[in-house]
Amino acid sequence: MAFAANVLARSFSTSVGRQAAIKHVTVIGGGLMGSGIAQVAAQSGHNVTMVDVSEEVLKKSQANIEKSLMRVAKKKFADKPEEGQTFTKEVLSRISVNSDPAQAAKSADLVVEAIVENIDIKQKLFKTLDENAPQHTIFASNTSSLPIKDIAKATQRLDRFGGLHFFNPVPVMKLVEVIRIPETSDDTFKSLVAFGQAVGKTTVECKDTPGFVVNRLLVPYMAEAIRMLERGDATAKDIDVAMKLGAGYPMGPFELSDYVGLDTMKFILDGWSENFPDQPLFKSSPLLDKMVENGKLGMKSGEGFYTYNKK
Ligand SMILES: C[C@H](O)CC(=O)SCCNC(=O)CCNC(=O)[C@H](O)C(C)(C)COP(=O)(O)OP(=O)(O)OC[C@H]1O[C@@H](n2cnc3c(N)ncnc32)[C@H](O)[C@@H]1OP(=O)(O)O
Ligand SMILES: NC(=O)c1ccc[n+]([C@@H]2O[C@H](COP(=O)([O-])OP(=O)(O)OC[C@H]3O[C@@H](n4cnc5c(N)ncnc54)[C@H](O)[C@@H]3O)[C@@H](O)[C@H]2O)c1
Repeated sequence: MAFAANVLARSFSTSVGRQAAIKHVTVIGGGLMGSGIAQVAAQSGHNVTMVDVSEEVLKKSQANIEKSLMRVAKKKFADKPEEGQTFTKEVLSRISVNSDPAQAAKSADLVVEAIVENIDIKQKLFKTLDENAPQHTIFASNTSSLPIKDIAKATQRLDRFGGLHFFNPVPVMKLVEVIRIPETSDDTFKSLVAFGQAVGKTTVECKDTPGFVVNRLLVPYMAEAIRMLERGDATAKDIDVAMKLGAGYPMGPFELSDYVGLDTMKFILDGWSENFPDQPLFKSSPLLDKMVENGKLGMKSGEGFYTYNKK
Protein backbone atom coordinates (compact mmCIF):
# COMPACT_ATOMS: atom_id res chain seq x y z
CA MET A 1 0.00 0.00 0.00
CA ALA A 2 2.71 2.47 1.08
CA PHE A 3 4.83 1.38 -1.91
CA ALA A 4 1.95 2.00 -4.33
CA ALA A 5 1.33 5.48 -2.89
CA ASN A 6 4.99 6.29 -3.23
CA VAL A 7 5.15 5.23 -6.88
CA LEU A 8 2.02 7.25 -7.63
CA ALA A 9 3.48 10.29 -5.90
CA ARG A 10 6.74 10.05 -7.83
CA SER A 11 5.10 9.69 -11.23
CA PHE A 12 2.81 12.64 -10.44
CA SER A 13 5.76 14.75 -9.45
CA THR A 14 7.45 13.97 -12.77
CA SER A 15 4.30 14.82 -14.68
CA VAL A 16 4.10 18.30 -13.16
CA GLY A 17 7.72 19.09 -13.95
CA ARG A 18 11.10 18.52 -12.39
CA GLN A 19 12.57 20.74 -9.72
CA ALA A 20 10.87 23.93 -10.83
CA ALA A 21 12.81 27.08 -9.95
CA ILE A 22 11.49 28.80 -6.85
CA LYS A 23 10.94 32.47 -7.60
CA HIS A 24 7.91 33.45 -5.57
CA VAL A 25 7.75 32.45 -1.92
CA THR A 26 4.66 32.88 0.25
CA VAL A 27 5.41 32.88 3.97
CA ILE A 28 2.41 32.30 6.21
CA GLY A 29 2.82 33.80 9.68
CA GLY A 30 4.47 37.16 10.20
CA GLY A 31 5.72 36.55 13.74
CA LEU A 32 9.22 35.93 14.97
CA MET A 33 10.05 33.21 12.44
CA GLY A 34 7.85 34.16 9.49
CA SER A 35 9.30 37.67 9.32
CA GLY A 36 12.85 36.26 9.42
CA ILE A 37 12.12 33.73 6.69
CA ALA A 38 10.46 36.41 4.55
CA GLN A 39 13.53 38.60 5.03
CA VAL A 40 16.16 36.04 4.03
CA ALA A 41 14.06 34.91 1.06
CA ALA A 42 13.78 38.51 -0.18
CA GLN A 43 17.44 39.19 0.56
CA SER A 44 18.37 36.37 -1.79
CA GLY A 45 16.27 37.80 -4.65
CA HIS A 46 12.95 35.96 -4.23
CA ASN A 47 9.66 37.77 -4.47
CA VAL A 48 7.90 37.26 -1.17
CA THR A 49 4.36 37.55 0.11
CA MET A 50 4.12 37.56 3.90
CA VAL A 51 0.74 36.60 5.33
CA ASP A 52 -0.69 37.02 8.81
CA VAL A 53 -4.21 37.08 10.23
CA SER A 54 -3.28 40.23 12.10
CA GLU A 55 -2.71 43.49 10.19
CA GLU A 56 -1.02 44.84 13.31
CA VAL A 57 1.49 41.97 13.27
CA LEU A 58 2.21 42.60 9.59
CA LYS A 59 3.00 46.26 10.26
CA LYS A 60 5.25 45.34 13.18
CA SER A 61 6.96 42.63 11.13
CA GLN A 62 7.71 45.01 8.28
CA ALA A 63 9.27 47.43 10.77
CA ASN A 64 11.33 44.60 12.32
CA ILE A 65 12.52 43.42 8.92
CA GLU A 66 13.63 46.95 8.06
CA LYS A 67 15.58 47.19 11.34
CA SER A 68 17.20 43.82 10.75
CA LEU A 69 18.10 44.73 7.15
CA MET A 70 19.74 47.91 8.37
CA ARG A 71 21.95 45.79 10.66
CA VAL A 72 22.83 43.55 7.72
CA ALA A 73 23.49 46.55 5.46
CA LYS A 74 25.69 48.23 8.06
CA LYS A 75 28.04 45.24 7.91
CA LYS A 76 27.74 44.40 4.23
CA PHE A 77 28.21 47.96 3.01
CA ALA A 78 30.35 49.30 5.87
CA ASP A 79 32.19 51.74 3.60
CA LYS A 80 29.28 52.53 1.29
CA PRO A 81 26.25 53.57 3.38
CA GLU A 82 24.26 54.78 0.31
CA GLU A 83 24.56 51.33 -1.23
CA GLY A 84 23.37 49.92 2.07
CA GLN A 85 20.27 52.12 1.89
CA THR A 86 19.58 51.01 -1.68
CA PHE A 87 19.99 47.37 -0.64
CA THR A 88 17.51 47.79 2.25
CA LYS A 89 15.00 49.54 -0.02
CA GLU A 90 15.29 46.91 -2.75
CA VAL A 91 14.87 43.99 -0.37
CA LEU A 92 11.84 45.62 1.26
CA SER A 93 10.30 46.25 -2.16
CA ARG A 94 10.35 42.49 -2.82
CA ILE A 95 8.14 41.80 0.22
CA SER A 96 4.41 42.38 -0.06
CA VAL A 97 1.92 41.64 2.69
CA ASN A 98 -1.50 40.02 2.65
CA SER A 99 -4.00 38.83 5.23
CA ASP A 100 -5.63 36.20 3.00
CA PRO A 101 -3.66 32.91 2.78
CA ALA A 102 -5.89 31.57 -0.04
CA GLN A 103 -5.15 34.54 -2.28
CA ALA A 104 -1.46 34.62 -1.39
CA ALA A 105 -1.07 30.93 -2.29
CA LYS A 106 -2.12 31.51 -5.89
CA SER A 107 1.19 33.04 -6.97
CA ALA A 108 3.52 30.83 -4.89
CA ASP A 109 6.16 28.40 -6.11
CA LEU A 110 6.87 27.60 -2.47
CA VAL A 111 4.75 28.17 0.64
CA VAL A 112 6.59 28.19 3.96
CA GLU A 113 4.24 28.01 6.93
CA ALA A 114 5.34 29.59 10.23
CA ILE A 115 2.14 30.04 12.22
CA VAL A 116 1.30 29.03 15.78
CA GLU A 117 2.48 25.54 16.85
CA ASN A 118 -0.95 23.89 16.82
CA ILE A 119 -1.77 20.89 14.64
CA ASP A 120 -5.47 21.70 14.10
CA ILE A 121 -4.76 25.28 13.05
CA LYS A 122 -1.91 24.21 10.76
CA GLN A 123 -4.03 21.47 9.13
CA LYS A 124 -6.91 23.88 8.56
CA LEU A 125 -4.54 26.36 6.94
CA PHE A 126 -2.90 23.76 4.67
CA LYS A 127 -6.29 22.46 3.50
CA THR A 128 -7.14 25.98 2.33
CA LEU A 129 -3.72 26.43 0.77
CA ASP A 130 -4.00 23.11 -1.06
CA GLU A 131 -7.33 24.12 -2.56
CA ASN A 132 -5.92 27.41 -3.82
CA ALA A 133 -2.27 26.91 -4.76
CA PRO A 134 -1.21 25.88 -8.27
CA GLN A 135 -0.33 22.23 -8.91
CA HIS A 136 3.42 22.83 -8.93
CA THR A 137 3.55 24.68 -5.59
CA ILE A 138 5.66 23.04 -2.90
CA PHE A 139 4.51 23.25 0.72
CA ALA A 140 6.85 23.33 3.71
CA SER A 141 6.24 23.73 7.42
CA ASN A 142 8.65 25.42 9.82
CA THR A 143 7.17 23.48 12.75
CA SER A 144 9.47 23.01 15.75
CA SER A 145 7.97 19.78 16.96
CA LEU A 146 4.90 18.53 15.10
CA PRO A 147 5.22 15.54 12.75
CA ILE A 148 5.39 16.82 9.17
CA LYS A 149 3.33 13.80 8.07
CA ASP A 150 0.45 14.87 10.34
CA ILE A 151 0.43 18.40 8.93
CA ALA A 152 0.80 17.15 5.34
CA LYS A 153 -2.17 14.82 5.55
CA ALA A 154 -4.52 17.81 5.33
CA THR A 155 -3.42 18.11 1.68
CA GLN A 156 -3.54 16.08 -1.53
CA ARG A 157 0.11 16.83 -2.35
CA LEU A 158 2.20 14.63 -0.09
CA ASP A 159 4.85 14.35 -2.81
CA ARG A 160 5.26 18.13 -2.77
CA PHE A 161 5.40 18.46 1.01
CA GLY A 162 8.33 18.67 3.42
CA GLY A 163 9.75 20.51 6.38
CA LEU A 164 12.03 23.56 6.33
CA HIS A 165 13.05 24.22 9.92
CA PHE A 166 14.80 27.57 10.38
CA PHE A 167 16.36 28.87 13.60
CA ASN A 168 15.85 32.06 15.55
CA PRO A 169 17.10 34.70 14.68
CA VAL A 170 16.70 33.59 11.07
CA PRO A 171 18.91 36.29 9.49
CA VAL A 172 21.82 35.15 11.71
CA MET A 173 21.48 31.40 12.33
CA LYS A 174 23.20 29.45 9.59
CA LEU A 175 21.27 26.17 9.63
CA VAL A 176 18.11 24.89 7.99
CA GLU A 177 16.88 21.37 8.69
CA VAL A 178 15.20 19.86 5.62
CA ILE A 179 12.72 17.18 6.56
CA ARG A 180 11.23 14.62 4.23
CA ILE A 181 8.31 12.29 4.76
CA PRO A 182 8.23 8.97 2.88
CA GLU A 183 6.03 10.49 0.16
CA THR A 184 8.23 13.59 -0.43
CA SER A 185 9.48 13.26 -4.02
CA ASP A 186 13.19 13.52 -4.76
CA ASP A 187 12.50 16.61 -6.88
CA THR A 188 10.69 18.29 -4.00
CA PHE A 189 13.44 17.41 -1.56
CA LYS A 190 16.10 18.76 -3.94
CA SER A 191 14.10 21.97 -4.42
CA LEU A 192 13.83 22.45 -0.64
CA VAL A 193 17.57 21.89 -0.18
CA ALA A 194 18.31 24.27 -3.08
CA PHE A 195 16.05 26.91 -1.53
CA GLY A 196 17.73 26.56 1.88
CA GLN A 197 21.11 27.03 0.22
CA ALA A 198 19.86 29.90 -1.95
CA VAL A 199 18.93 31.83 1.20
CA GLY A 200 22.49 31.34 2.43
CA LYS A 201 22.05 28.50 4.90
CA THR A 202 23.74 25.17 5.43
CA THR A 203 21.19 22.38 5.16
CA VAL A 204 21.00 19.03 6.92
CA GLU A 205 18.64 16.23 5.99
CA CYS A 206 16.36 15.04 8.80
CA LYS A 207 13.85 12.30 9.27
CA ASP A 208 10.40 13.18 10.50
CA THR A 209 11.22 12.34 14.13
CA PRO A 210 10.19 14.49 17.16
CA GLY A 211 12.22 17.70 17.15
CA PHE A 212 14.26 16.52 14.13
CA VAL A 213 17.91 16.93 15.21
CA VAL A 214 18.36 20.26 16.98
CA ASN A 215 15.16 20.47 19.04
CA ARG A 216 15.32 16.81 20.06
CA LEU A 217 18.49 17.75 21.92
CA LEU A 218 17.87 21.41 22.74
CA VAL A 219 14.29 21.37 24.09
CA PRO A 220 14.86 18.64 26.76
CA TYR A 221 17.95 20.61 27.87
CA MET A 222 15.90 23.83 28.22
CA ALA A 223 13.07 21.97 30.01
CA GLU A 224 15.55 20.40 32.43
CA ALA A 225 16.93 23.87 33.23
CA ILE A 226 13.39 24.98 34.15
CA ARG A 227 12.98 21.89 36.34
CA MET A 228 16.35 22.68 37.95
CA LEU A 229 15.05 26.15 38.82
CA GLU A 230 11.81 24.64 40.18
CA ARG A 231 13.79 22.29 42.40
CA GLY A 232 15.63 25.33 43.79
CA ASP A 233 19.03 23.96 42.73
CA ALA A 234 20.20 27.35 41.39
CA THR A 235 18.81 30.69 40.21
CA ALA A 236 17.92 31.31 36.56
CA LYS A 237 20.69 33.89 36.33
CA ASP A 238 23.31 31.51 37.74
CA ILE A 239 22.21 28.65 35.48
CA ASP A 240 22.49 31.00 32.48
CA VAL A 241 25.93 32.25 33.54
CA ALA A 242 27.04 28.67 34.16
CA MET A 243 26.01 27.42 30.73
CA LYS A 244 27.48 30.43 28.93
CA LEU A 245 30.83 30.40 30.69
CA GLY A 246 31.04 26.70 31.50
CA ALA A 247 29.73 25.25 28.25
CA GLY A 248 30.37 28.11 25.82
CA TYR A 249 26.72 28.59 24.78
CA PRO A 250 25.92 32.07 23.39
CA MET A 251 22.80 32.27 25.59
CA GLY A 252 21.85 30.47 28.78
CA PRO A 253 18.74 28.21 28.76
CA PHE A 254 16.48 30.87 30.33
CA GLU A 255 17.62 33.62 27.99
CA LEU A 256 17.08 31.22 25.12
CA SER A 257 13.63 30.11 26.36
CA ASP A 258 12.57 33.78 26.56
CA TYR A 259 14.02 34.30 23.07
CA VAL A 260 12.20 31.30 21.54
CA GLY A 261 8.93 32.19 23.34
CA LEU A 262 7.55 30.40 26.40
CA ASP A 263 4.25 29.70 24.61
CA THR A 264 6.15 27.93 21.83
CA MET A 265 8.15 25.97 24.43
CA LYS A 266 4.92 24.91 26.12
CA PHE A 267 3.25 23.93 22.81
CA ILE A 268 6.25 21.76 22.00
CA LEU A 269 6.41 20.01 25.39
CA ASP A 270 2.63 19.52 25.69
CA GLY A 271 2.45 17.94 22.25
CA TRP A 272 5.35 15.60 22.91
CA SER A 273 4.07 14.65 26.41
CA GLU A 274 0.71 13.73 24.91
CA ASN A 275 2.28 11.55 22.23
CA PHE A 276 5.08 10.10 24.38
CA PRO A 277 3.70 10.02 27.96
CA ASP A 278 6.48 7.71 29.18
CA GLN A 279 9.34 9.99 28.09
CA PRO A 280 10.41 12.06 31.17
CA LEU A 281 12.57 14.36 28.99
CA PHE A 282 9.43 15.69 27.29
CA LYS A 283 7.53 16.73 30.45
CA SER A 284 6.38 20.35 30.74
CA SER A 285 6.59 21.98 34.14
CA PRO A 286 4.11 23.74 36.45
CA LEU A 287 6.31 26.85 36.38
CA LEU A 288 6.28 27.10 32.58
CA ASP A 289 2.52 26.42 32.50
CA LYS A 290 1.85 29.16 35.04
CA MET A 291 4.02 31.72 33.26
CA VAL A 292 2.25 31.12 29.96
CA GLU A 293 -1.15 31.25 31.67
CA ASN A 294 -0.17 34.67 33.06
CA GLY A 295 0.86 35.94 29.61
CA LYS A 296 4.58 35.83 30.39
CA LEU A 297 5.73 34.64 26.99
CA GLY A 298 9.33 35.86 27.09
CA MET A 299 10.87 38.61 25.01
CA LYS A 300 7.87 39.01 22.71
CA SER A 301 5.50 39.90 25.58
CA GLY A 302 8.05 41.95 27.53
CA GLU A 303 8.37 39.44 30.37
CA GLY A 304 9.45 35.85 30.85
CA PHE A 305 12.24 34.66 33.10
CA TYR A 306 13.62 38.19 32.60
CA THR A 307 11.94 41.50 31.79
CA TYR A 308 12.45 43.40 28.52
CA ASN A 309 11.60 46.75 27.03
CA LYS A 310 8.51 46.02 24.96
CA LYS A 311 9.16 47.04 21.33
C1 LIG B 1 12.66 26.32 18.98
C2 LIG B 1 12.94 26.41 17.50
O1 LIG B 1 12.20 25.44 16.79
C3 LIG B 1 14.39 26.27 17.08
C4 LIG B 1 15.24 27.46 17.49
O2 LIG B 1 15.26 28.47 16.81
S1 LIG B 1 16.13 27.26 18.86
C5 LIG B 1 17.01 28.78 19.03
C6 LIG B 1 18.25 28.79 18.21
N1 LIG B 1 18.94 30.06 18.42
C7 LIG B 1 19.94 30.18 19.32
O3 LIG B 1 20.38 29.22 19.93
C8 LIG B 1 20.45 31.57 19.47
C9 LIG B 1 21.53 31.65 20.49
N2 LIG B 1 22.02 33.04 20.58
C10 LIG B 1 22.90 33.55 19.71
O4 LIG B 1 23.40 32.89 18.80
C11 LIG B 1 23.30 35.00 19.93
O5 LIG B 1 23.03 35.33 21.28
C12 LIG B 1 22.56 36.00 18.99
C13 LIG B 1 22.99 35.76 17.55
C14 LIG B 1 21.04 35.88 19.09
C15 LIG B 1 22.89 37.43 19.40
O6 LIG B 1 24.29 37.54 19.43
P1 LIG B 1 25.04 38.61 20.34
O7 LIG B 1 26.47 38.56 19.99
O8 LIG B 1 24.63 38.45 21.75
O9 LIG B 1 24.37 39.96 19.95
P2 LIG B 1 24.67 40.98 18.79
O10 LIG B 1 26.05 41.54 18.92
O11 LIG B 1 23.52 41.93 18.86
O12 LIG B 1 24.55 40.13 17.45
C16 LIG B 1 25.59 39.37 16.86
C17 LIG B 1 25.60 39.62 15.38
O13 LIG B 1 24.36 39.18 14.80
C18 LIG B 1 23.70 40.28 14.17
N3 LIG B 1 22.28 40.16 14.46
C19 LIG B 1 21.71 39.77 15.62
N4 LIG B 1 20.38 39.73 15.49
C20 LIG B 1 20.10 40.09 14.22
C21 LIG B 1 18.91 40.23 13.48
N5 LIG B 1 17.70 39.98 14.01
N6 LIG B 1 19.00 40.60 12.19
C22 LIG B 1 20.19 40.85 11.61
N7 LIG B 1 21.37 40.73 12.27
C23 LIG B 1 21.32 40.37 13.55
C24 LIG B 1 24.29 41.52 14.77
O14 LIG B 1 24.24 42.62 13.88
C25 LIG B 1 25.73 41.09 15.04
O15 LIG B 1 26.51 41.17 13.86
P3 LIG B 1 28.11 41.43 13.95
O16 LIG B 1 28.66 40.48 14.98
O17 LIG B 1 28.60 41.13 12.58
O18 LIG B 1 28.21 42.84 14.36
N1 LIG C 1 10.28 30.81 18.10
C1 LIG C 1 11.26 30.06 17.65
O1 LIG C 1 12.41 30.16 18.11
C2 LIG C 1 11.01 29.07 16.55
C3 LIG C 1 12.10 28.53 15.85
C4 LIG C 1 11.87 27.61 14.80
C5 LIG C 1 10.57 27.25 14.48
N2 LIG C 1 9.54 27.80 15.18
C6 LIG C 1 8.17 27.43 14.74
O2 LIG C 1 7.74 28.42 13.83
C7 LIG C 1 6.32 28.61 13.96
C8 LIG C 1 6.04 30.06 14.31
O3 LIG C 1 6.69 30.39 15.51
P1 LIG C 1 6.96 31.91 15.94
O4 LIG C 1 7.91 31.87 17.06
O5 LIG C 1 7.24 32.74 14.73
O6 LIG C 1 5.52 32.30 16.50
P2 LIG C 1 4.88 33.75 16.67
O7 LIG C 1 3.85 33.63 17.75
O8 LIG C 1 5.93 34.80 16.79
O9 LIG C 1 4.15 33.99 15.26
C9 LIG C 1 3.08 33.24 14.78
C10 LIG C 1 2.25 34.14 13.88
O10 LIG C 1 1.29 33.33 13.18
C11 LIG C 1 0.12 34.13 13.03
N3 LIG C 1 -0.99 33.21 12.73
C12 LIG C 1 -1.62 32.38 13.58
N4 LIG C 1 -2.55 31.66 12.90
C13 LIG C 1 -2.48 32.06 11.61
C14 LIG C 1 -3.18 31.68 10.41
N5 LIG C 1 -4.14 30.75 10.43
N6 LIG C 1 -2.84 32.29 9.25
C15 LIG C 1 -1.87 33.25 9.23
N7 LIG C 1 -1.18 33.64 10.33
C16 LIG C 1 -1.48 33.04 11.49
C17 LIG C 1 -0.02 34.89 14.34
O11 LIG C 1 -0.80 36.04 14.19
C18 LIG C 1 1.46 35.20 14.65
O12 LIG C 1 1.83 36.47 14.15
C19 LIG C 1 5.85 27.59 15.00
O13 LIG C 1 5.47 26.42 14.34
C20 LIG C 1 7.12 27.38 15.83
O14 LIG C 1 7.11 26.14 16.49
C21 LIG C 1 9.71 28.70 16.19
